[in-house]
Amino acid sequence: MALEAIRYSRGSLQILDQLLLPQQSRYEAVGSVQQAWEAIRAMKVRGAPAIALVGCLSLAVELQAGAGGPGPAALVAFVRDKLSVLVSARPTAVNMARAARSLADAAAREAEKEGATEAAVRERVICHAEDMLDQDLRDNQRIGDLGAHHLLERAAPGGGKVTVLTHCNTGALATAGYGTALGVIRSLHKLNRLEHAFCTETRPYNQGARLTAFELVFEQIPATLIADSMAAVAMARKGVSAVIVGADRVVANGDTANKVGTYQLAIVAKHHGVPFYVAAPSSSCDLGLQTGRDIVIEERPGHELTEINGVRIAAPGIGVWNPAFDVTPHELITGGIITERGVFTPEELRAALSATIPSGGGP
Ligand SMILES: CSC[C@@H](O)[C@@H](O)C(=O)COP(=O)(O)O
Repeated sequence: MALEAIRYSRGSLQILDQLLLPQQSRYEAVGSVQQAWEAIRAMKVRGAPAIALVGCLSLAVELQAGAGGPGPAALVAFVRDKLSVLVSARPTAVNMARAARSLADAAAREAEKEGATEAAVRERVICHAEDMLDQDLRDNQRIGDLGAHHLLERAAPGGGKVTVLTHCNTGALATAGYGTALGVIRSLHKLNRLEHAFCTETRPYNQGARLTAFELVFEQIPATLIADSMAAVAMARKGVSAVIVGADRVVANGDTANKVGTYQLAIVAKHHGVPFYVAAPSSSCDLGLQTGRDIVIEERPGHELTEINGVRIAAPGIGVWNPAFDVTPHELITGGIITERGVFTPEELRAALSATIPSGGGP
C-alpha cells in the first residue's frame, strides 16, 4: 500500500490532513475551491505539486457538482475566477499558477470551438485536472529513476552504495505519489544501492521530522533524522554522497526557491565537496523569471516559529522573521537539476526546457 496525500475519484476529493501527521492519519473531504484554498493556506496539504493538484481537483469537483455557467463563456469566466483565488493561496511555488493557466487555456480553447457547449467545457476542464494527477505521478517516477542513475554513475561508478541527505518533505505526501527528491531516494533503495538517507528536521514547521521521517519509516528505507544544525557535521563525518532537495520554483538561470534552510545546506555541501542536486518536475520550472531575485517569498505567521503544536517555546515579546522559503543560487547546484526530461546543469536548463515550458503566471 502506498501513502496517499490526495484521494480523488470523479466528483470526490479527499486530502490527508498533514497537520495531524504522524500522530493521526485522517482524510478530510474537499468539496469546493474555497475549502481547498483554506486547506492549502493552513498547510493541511503542502508541497508544490500537491498544492496545484488539490487546487485543480477541487475545481473539478465543483464543476462536476454543476457549478458555473450558464453557457460556455460564463463557465470559462467562472473557471478563471476560481483559479485566480487558488493562485493566491501560496505564492512561491509556481505549480499552481502554471496549472491554473493551463486549465484556463483548455477551457477557453474548448469554448472557442464551433458549436461549443457548457457540458463540453465542463468535461474538458475536469479531464485536464485529472490528467495532471496521472502526469505528476509519471513525472516523479521518471525523476526518481533518472536521478538515481545519474548519482550512481558519478558517486558509485564501481557499483557501491550511496548515502543521501535531504531536506523538507518531497515525497508521496508532497505530490501525486512517489515524490521528487524523496523519489530519487526511493529509486536508489529499490535498486539496492542506498546505504542510508539522512533527513533534516526542517525547522520551523518540521516537515522533515513529521512527514519525511514518517514516509521513510513507512517505506522501510534505512534513515536517520538529524537537526538542521547537524547538516555540516553529517557531511564531515557520515560519508554523505549527495544532497538532494526539491523545489518550489526553478527560474531560467537555475536559481531555485525551496524550503528555508536549503540555501545553507548548499553552502555546506560546497564546502565539503558534496554534490548538491535539485529534483523537480518541469512543472516547477518558471522560465519567465530570469533570476532568483524575482521570486516572491512567502512569509508565514510568526507563531509557526514561536510555537510547536500550539505550545509556546520562544520568549514572549521577541520579534520574529519567518520566510517559508529561500533561494539557492545556481552556482551552488553542483550536481544538477533532475527533471522528468533529463538531468541538467543550471546553465543547460533554459535551453533544455524552453521549447515546451511557458513562463509562470496565473490564469
Ligand atoms: C516536491 S515538494 C518540493 C517543495 O515544495 C518542498 O521541498 C517544499 O519546500 C515544501 O514546502 P511547504 O511549505 O511544506 O509547502
